[in-house]
Formats: sequence, structure tokens, C-alpha cells
Amino acid sequence: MPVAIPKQPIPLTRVLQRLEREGLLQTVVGSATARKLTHLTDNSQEVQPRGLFVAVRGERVDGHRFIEQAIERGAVAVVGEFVPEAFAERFPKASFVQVSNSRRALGILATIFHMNPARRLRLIGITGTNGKTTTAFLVYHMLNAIGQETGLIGTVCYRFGRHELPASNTTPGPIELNHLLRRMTGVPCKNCVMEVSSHALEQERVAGLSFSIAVFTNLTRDHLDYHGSFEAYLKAKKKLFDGLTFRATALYNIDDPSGPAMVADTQACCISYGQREDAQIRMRIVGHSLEGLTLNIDGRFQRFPLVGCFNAYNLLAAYGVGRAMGLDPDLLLEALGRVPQIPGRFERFTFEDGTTAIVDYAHTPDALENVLRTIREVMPEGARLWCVFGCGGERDRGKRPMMGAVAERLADCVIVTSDNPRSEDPLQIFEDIRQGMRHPEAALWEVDRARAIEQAAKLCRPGDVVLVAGKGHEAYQIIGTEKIPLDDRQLVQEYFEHYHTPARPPSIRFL
Ligand SMILES: CC(=O)N[C@H]1[C@@H](OP(=O)(O)OP(=O)(O)OC[C@H]2O[C@@H](n3ccc(=O)[nH]c3=O)[C@H](O)[C@@H]2O)O[C@H](CO)[C@@H](O)[C@@H]1O[C@H](C)C(=O)N[C@@H](C)C(=O)N[C@H](CCC(=O)O)C(=O)O
Ligand SMILES: Nc1ncnc2c1ncn2[C@@H]1O[C@H](COP(=O)(O)OP(=O)(O)OP(=O)(O)O)[C@@H](O)[C@H]1O
Ligand SMILES: N[C@H](CCC[C@H](N)C(=O)O)C(=O)O
Ligand SMILES: [Mg+2]
Repeated sequence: MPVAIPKQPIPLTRVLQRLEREGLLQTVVGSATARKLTHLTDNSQEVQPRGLFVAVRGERVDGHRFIEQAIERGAVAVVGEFVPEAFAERFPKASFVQVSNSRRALGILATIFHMNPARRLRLIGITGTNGKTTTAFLVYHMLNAIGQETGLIGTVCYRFGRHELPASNTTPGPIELNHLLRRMTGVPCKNCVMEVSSHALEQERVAGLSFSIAVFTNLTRDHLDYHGSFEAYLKAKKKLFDGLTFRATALYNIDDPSGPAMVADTQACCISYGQREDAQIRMRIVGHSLEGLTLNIDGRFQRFPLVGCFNAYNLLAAYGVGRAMGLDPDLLLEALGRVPQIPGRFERFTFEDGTTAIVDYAHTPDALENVLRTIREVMPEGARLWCVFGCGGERDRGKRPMMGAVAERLADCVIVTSDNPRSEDPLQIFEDIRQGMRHPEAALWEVDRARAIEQAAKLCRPGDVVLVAGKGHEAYQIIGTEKIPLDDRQLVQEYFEHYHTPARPPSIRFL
């Protein structure tokens, strides 16, 4: 985890004033209040002399356990929620700043230590269960194509200028996030479009950031292991909109049942998008095939290379962002019409004998259903639809039987396999998936994902369509705590090329 280093040391008094203004400050213990702080971190192992350590009650461990270690390594001040016993006596040279919410304090302090880079950027935040990465990529390409230098933060990677960094989280922790924003201002970027996950909102990773535009895509089942209930999940997403000022714009999908609730308490100017008559930004699907979509958006016809009705919403949301920025509709649509392939999102591979394989990141029941339906609607008659999928370990168990049911209902042939089992037993995950299926015996069950893809390649007939779902751009399989290289796109190319390139007749040699 990175450390925030300011241009010049920051007086602790400034930190206290800001925390007080935010209503977070409770008490201050200790004598070091006149000190200047050289860096900020929430990881005790990264503390150096004259640092500020924020103790966070984490998902795995409680950062308060490492206060002593942080002070031994040179922290002169500690921010936390509970004052350790006899702090002043045990650590006479340090100060303890008690706050009501350490995660929130960390977010706000990260903006100070990185000199508030977000103030020099137009921040565009995208939230929702599905479509965040796609919509963020669309906005990124659209704005850069029309000459507005824009950075990107999301699941696949972080991009700005000529830099592309691997993503740690969809929405990184506040120190890394503000560091990225600071680097973007150096490009210089005008805008930053970022995915804002529900985990990030719950954990205050975006605290202290002011979004100019926030987009809601949709809300269906995911992450209930973490949030506990659908209501709590909705509430976490809603925080993005509740935090907007009256100067911001909230774009919401009016066709999604949770759309209106999402913006119910926002101060921002709300703009709805969707197919409904009363949508302020409206589209109609004019045509869709395996080659792409034709939409009528606000009365203008445009073709796009993205497949699937769900992508019509992502395109509309991206267009809405451009409209909220006051940009020319024709320019926006023309730019969106030329978007490149988004890594691992409905990525299509066609083979000589007419077989098609599609690698897609669908890892929720709703996404899997949408993708399978889409393929069904546009695939050639007489062809069979295959679905190779699995469910992540240490993630929402409830979605497993639902995904089993969806795959069985919509595909002709199902191969269940592993998708990042993490510390769980893949066979137990299979058992959970099996619970949702009526005829589990009709499916193939293959723990080894590479072998499952090979089976699909071997068993499908020329002209069939094979969906390999769940991992999209991911180039690894997480087994235990190890990340083993594995790339669906590479495997698909390798195995399908092997089984679906018709053998050429041997060339005749004339002697
Ligand atoms: C479960 C979870 O969300 N964990 C996230 C969380 O970690 P945490 O702060 O709770 O970490 P922890 O390990 O319990 O440690 C608590 C504190 O003790 C500190 N510590 C720990 C050890 C030590 O020796 N000294 C020390 O000071 C740690 O630095 C930390 O401050 O905060 C970290 C920084 O913000 C995240 O990187 C981390 O994401 C983990 C890696 C993760 O897998 N998260 C997933 C579930 C996630 O967030 N996913 C969403 C996307 C979901 C979607 O796409 O729909 C995302 O935004 O990526
Ligand atoms: N608007 C949408 N509605 C429903 N399903 C969608 C939508 N957009 C994409 N999908 C499906 O969901 C999958 C994930 O899409 P995407 O990566 O854009 O979403 P995400 O919200 O970023 O997901 P994650 O939270 O895992 O990062 C896609 O591969 C596709 O199958
Ligand atoms: N952002 C999602 C991605 C899931 C992708 C899937 N491949 C899995 O590992 O379950 C998560 O962390 O739950
Ligand atoms: Mg994403």
C-alpha cells in the first residue's frame, strides 16, 4: 500500500483543524501537536520517522493492534477510533487523535497529503452492479477521442496519458487513489472517470472527493456476503449520490427499479436515461446482431461495435456524461461509434469452421442471463449455445445456485468449472451451483478451467457458440492465496484453433 508524501511537511494542527471541520474529531491525547508530519499511511509496516499513522478497523485485522509498532518505527501521531490504555504514559513523545471514523479520516487526510488533486480534475464516478467497467471505458474513449485528456480508474487497469498500471482494486484505497489523481494532474488530465465500487463506498475510499458527475448503471444481486442484505447494498451505492453537491449532475438509469431510489436524496441535478418515454436522455434499440448495435439516441441514428441490449444502456450512460458536460451530441455519438474492444467484455473469437467463442466477465446471475439471452437472440439457427462458467470463492454464496439455474435454462450445453476458488474447496462451490440446477447430471463438471475450455472446444460442433464467462480480462486463477497464470482468451484461441481449423488437404508436390 502506498504512502502519501506531501511536498512539504504538514503541521499536525492543520490535520486537527480539518478533522474538526469534518465533524470527525473527538479528543487529542499527547504532546506532539506542534510537530510537522512527513507522510501518511495506514500500514504500520510502512511508517517512517515523523509519520502519521491511521489505525483502521479492517476486514481482516484491526489496525489499532499495530499502534505500538507504528510509533516504534517513528510515527509522531496516530489517528484512531479508540485511545489505547495509558497512551500518554507509554508514548510520551507521540499524540493520539481520536476520531469517530478512521476510514473517513484516512480518505480526507489522503486528499490533504496529496494536495487535493481532485480539485484540478473533473471527477466522473460510475456505480452499479454491472456495467461500471464498460461505461467507464466508453467515457474514457469518448472524451479522449474528442480531445479532452481523461484518466481512467477501474477493474481492468488505471490509465492516464501514456501510462497504464495494473489495477489493485476496482476503486483503490484512498492513499493510492489520491496518488493516482495527483499523477493525472501532471499529464495534465482534465477529467478522471472512475468506477466506484460498493466496497469503496462502504469503506470510505472516496471520502473527501467531490464528484462532478455520478452515474448509476443498475442494481441486481451481488456482494451480499459483504453487505448482508440487498437494502444495505443499495444504501452503500446510494452514498455516492447522497454526497454530491448541488453543482453536480446525477445520471440514473430510469428503467432500473432502483434508479429513482438511488437519487432520492441527492442535492445534484438529476438526469434520467433509458428507454422509457419519460427518460430525459432516451434511446431506442433499432437493431442488434453479433456485429453490434444500432441505436436511436435523442433522435439520432448511430451504429456501435458493442453487442447486447445491456450495452445500449452503457452507451447511453456514456453519452449522457458527455451531454452533462455540454458537449456536442454528434461528436459524442461519432466517438462512441468507434470505441475499441473493451478487454474481456464480450470479446469474440471466430474460427474457420464457423464456430464462435465469446469471453465475457459475466459473474453475476443478471450478467450471465443478459449475455446468454443476447447470444440466443443473435446466434445462427440450428447452432447450439455452450456456457462454461464457475463462481468465485470467498464471494457471495447466494449467487451460485442462481447462476447454475440461469446457465441451465439458457444454454444448450453447460460446463461448470472453477473461477478463482480462493481458499474454498472447488467441489463445495460446485455443490452450491448444483443446488440451483434441475438436471445437474446433464452438465459437465470439470474443476480444471483450462481442461473445461478444451472440452468445450473439442465437443462443440462447427457453427456453435461457446460463452466462457466470469473472468474476462483476468489473466490468472486464484487458488488458495496464489495467483496462477491463466487467460481465458489465450486458452480459447489455442484450443479452438486446434479443434476448429479444418485440416487443409496436403499440398501436392510436383517432382
Ligand atoms: C475485504 C476488503 O474489501 N478489503 C479491502 C480493505 O482492506 P482492509 O483495510 O480492511 O485491510 P486489513 O487487511 O483488514 O487491514 C486493516 C488495517 O490494518 C493495517 N495493517 C495490517 C497489517 C499490519 O501489519 N499493519 C497494519 O497497519 C492495514 O494497512 C489496514 O489499514 O481496504 C484495502 C484498501 O482500501 C483494500 O485493498 C482491501 O481490498 C481487498 C484486497 C479486496 O479483495 N477487496 C475486494 C472485495 C473489493 O474491494 N472489491 C471491490 C470491487 C467489487 C466489484 O467490482 O463489484 C473493489 O473496489 O476492488
Ligand atoms: N449495463 C449492464 N447491465 C447488465 N449486465 C451488464 C451491463 N454491462 C455489462 N454487463 C455484463 O456484466 C459483465 C461485467 O461488466 P462490467 O465489467 O462492465 O461491469 P462492472 O460493474 O465493472 O463489474 P465489476 O463490479 O465486477 O467490476 C459484462 O461482461 C456483461 O456480461
Ligand atoms: N469484482 C468482483 C469480480 C469477480 C470476478 C470473478 N472472476 C470472481 O473472482 O468471483 C469481485 O471481486 O467479486
Ligand atoms: Mg468493474
